[in-house]
Amino acid sequence: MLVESDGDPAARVAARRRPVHNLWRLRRYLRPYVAEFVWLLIAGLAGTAAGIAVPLVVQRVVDGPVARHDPGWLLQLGGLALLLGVVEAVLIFIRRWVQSSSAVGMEAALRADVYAHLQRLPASFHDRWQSGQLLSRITSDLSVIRRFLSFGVFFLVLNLTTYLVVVVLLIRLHLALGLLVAASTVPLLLITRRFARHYHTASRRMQDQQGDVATLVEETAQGLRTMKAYGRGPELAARFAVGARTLHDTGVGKGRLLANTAALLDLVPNLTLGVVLVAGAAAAARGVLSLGELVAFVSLQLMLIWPVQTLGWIIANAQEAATAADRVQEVLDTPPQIVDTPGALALPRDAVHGRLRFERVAFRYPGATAPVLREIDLTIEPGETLALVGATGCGKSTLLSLVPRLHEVSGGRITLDGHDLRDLRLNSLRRLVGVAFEEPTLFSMSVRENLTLGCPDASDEEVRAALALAQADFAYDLPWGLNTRVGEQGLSLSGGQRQRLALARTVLGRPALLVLDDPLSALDVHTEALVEGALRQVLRDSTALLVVHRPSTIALADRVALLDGGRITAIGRHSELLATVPAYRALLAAEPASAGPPASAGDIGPPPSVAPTSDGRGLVRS
Ligand SMILES: Nc1ncnc2c1ncn2[C@@H]1O[C@H](COP(=O)(O)OP(=O)(O)OP(=O)(O)O)[C@@H](O)[C@H]1O
Repeated sequence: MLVESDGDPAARVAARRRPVHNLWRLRRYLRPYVAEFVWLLIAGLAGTAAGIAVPLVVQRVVDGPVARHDPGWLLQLGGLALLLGVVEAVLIFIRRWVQSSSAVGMEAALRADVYAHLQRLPASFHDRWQSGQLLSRITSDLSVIRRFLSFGVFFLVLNLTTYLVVVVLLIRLHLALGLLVAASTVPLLLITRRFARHYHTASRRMQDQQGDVATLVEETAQGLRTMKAYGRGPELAARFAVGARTLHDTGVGKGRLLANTAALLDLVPNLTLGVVLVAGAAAAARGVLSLGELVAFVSLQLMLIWPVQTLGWIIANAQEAATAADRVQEVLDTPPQIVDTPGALALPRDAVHGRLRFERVAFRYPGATAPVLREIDLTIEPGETLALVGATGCGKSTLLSLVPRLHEVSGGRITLDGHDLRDLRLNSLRRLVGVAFEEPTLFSMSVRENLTLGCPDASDEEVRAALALAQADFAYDLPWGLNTRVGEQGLSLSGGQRQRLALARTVLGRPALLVLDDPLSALDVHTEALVEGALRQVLRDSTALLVVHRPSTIALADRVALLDGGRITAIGRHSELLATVPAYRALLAAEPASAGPPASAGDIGPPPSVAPTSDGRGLVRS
């Protein structure tokens, strides 16, 4: 069942599902370490056995050499007790040494899988999920799971075994007192059951709130400039304080729950110990129990205090791990919807002509009531450049995102040279399509790595050509040239520089199809003219779909399509639309640069005489 939680509390309620089952599902990450785990357990159990043997040796010492005032065996028994102590210490050391490496290995493998899965999930998933929630799942939740799978499970097995063995030994030493100790398990079970129930709810709440705080921090870090510019620091600080306070309160509540339970778990064995001491002393006085047996009984019983005390911690750890597993599985269980179909094709670049066709394409965002795009019929011929214009929010970027299949069409189909895009391999399609988004994202890596993101094998010459084409030669003048590491989102560069680098990245490898979202928006007039000239060259070789806002950029296009109300309402040459489509004229008139209509595209072609055609090639008016 697909359950999604995007940080919205209502969604989280739905997402609370089968935490223990989800934890169990992670057992495969333990598989490579099974042998190690078995050895660990053997070392742990042997260490515990050595520990348990000490009181039994002491019993022999008290009832033998001490009771009989005969030091004959004292040295041997004392030496044996000492040896057992040393063996126990060595085994504990070996266990801890082995434990740390396997634990980290498991966490790393799980983290790699979650990360890889996040990469496969579609844009719509990332639209809905808060990044802080994902961040907390891949960091703190995985650490919690690691702690449990490595330490929690181990101590659970070790402590339960110790408890059972010691109780059996106690019953064998003295039936009535032993049964009394065994009976004290009942209140322990009741206490732990109640604790587990309450702690589970608190853990889930706290882990979700950690995600909320991570989201707040991430948003603040990303929007630092805007926030400072608007003087919104205090408001955001107050919002953060509320989130942090809520997290703090949940943490305190959780801590108190654990403290109360730990106190009760302490009380039960200590009360039992008191009763045993009194009843045992009376039994020893009556001669029913030897002094050595009483000492051994009490020493063994003392060995139960640690496993019982740690029970609260282990259950808390198990609950946290179970909720963490639940949260991680929410991500892992989300199927990547945009995947290769069986038998998907890989088209070689040279075999692609670049005829892009939208056939009655419709698109609706998941969860939205109305479609953003409907009945889009559009054909872009090989080598042609089509500009998409429309009012803000009408769906231009959405339409572009359908080409590299960042979103999947909800109806109709898009074809490239007659192949439905869904029949092409995703990596092949994405190599054929060069995309530049409105917001040029650069990653925290070198300029070269940023440039070759989609084309890792690009040669220095190809990189140089792409940079020249995008008028981005400034990259060579950066302090370490192309090896200069640009900050997160390229913050150390200007908007125009980032846009030009993003453009160079897009044209690198000469993609068959170019999909550009307002490629000249962040450029000054001088650079715009240079980039426009360069773009004109690139566009000559590729089929291109451009979103443009400014009439000056429309000059790059052979034809223009007007998107209105989710439909293509007019398509044709700029001059034709300008002369015949009032909505187009009005739209351009609203643009700041509309005073001077472009010379090239605007002045070409006759007035509207082109009749509408079914394939969208002619002039279509609504
Ligand atoms: N991830 C999303 N989930 C849900 N709705 C979205 C999402 N992205 C965009 N929308 C909605 O889809 C509509 C079209 O958005 P889109 O970004 O495609 O418009 P646009 O024409 O490119 O706008 P602009 O010119 O301002 O860039 C808008 O109403 C927007 O609110």
